[in-house]
Amino acid sequence: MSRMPRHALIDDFLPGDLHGALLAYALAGEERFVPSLIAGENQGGYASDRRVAWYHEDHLGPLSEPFRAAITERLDELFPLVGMQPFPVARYELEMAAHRDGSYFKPHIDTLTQDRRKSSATDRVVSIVYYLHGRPRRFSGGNLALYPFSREAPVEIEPHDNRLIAFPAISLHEVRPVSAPEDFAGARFAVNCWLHRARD
Ligand SMILES: O=C(O)CCC(=O)C(=O)O
Ligand SMILES: [Fe+2]
Repeated sequence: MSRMPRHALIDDFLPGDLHGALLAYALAGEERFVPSLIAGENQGGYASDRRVAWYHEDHLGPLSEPFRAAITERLDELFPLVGMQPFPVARYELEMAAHRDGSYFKPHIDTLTQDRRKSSATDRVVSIVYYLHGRPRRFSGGNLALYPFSREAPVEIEPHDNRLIAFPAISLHEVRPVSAPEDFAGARFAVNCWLHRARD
């Protein structure tokens, strides 16, 4: 039996218009991207030993609704692929992230734990990442490594434009270091979407 966490990998996930609108939104927002924090660590300061990345301070802005709708439409397909019993999604937590030259995110899980869990009424259960970048791709590295529940090598997923990956939020994963040109437009962009489940 495979010890790999179940995951979904869907290429060409969004239609061209929504994909284009998301990329344009990311590119136009260069000034709005702020360094990511790992809450609850280092007294809420920058945890650059664990993560270097940026996220858009307005998240997905006006594109939240269409993106959420595109995910909702495919939930019946996504739940079995990640090995989960379907549940009513209590919250779609959305983030637009940019990984630039020198960015990475060391192995971690997305599940809210300890104080972060206490301060949230719902749990992050499924992690979804949707990749986008200008073509041709100008960064290298930045694979998502998804670790098995054993000491075997992780699966490496390339962050191809318009590709979606989904996996249980509890599974260990990592963003490999990114090499990218200096200009923002060459960055590795991704929409993070966490499906939350209400607690009993
Ligand atoms: O960009 C990715 O491939 C994953 C990002 C990630 O793991 C996170 O933001 O928690
Ligand atoms: Fe993550």
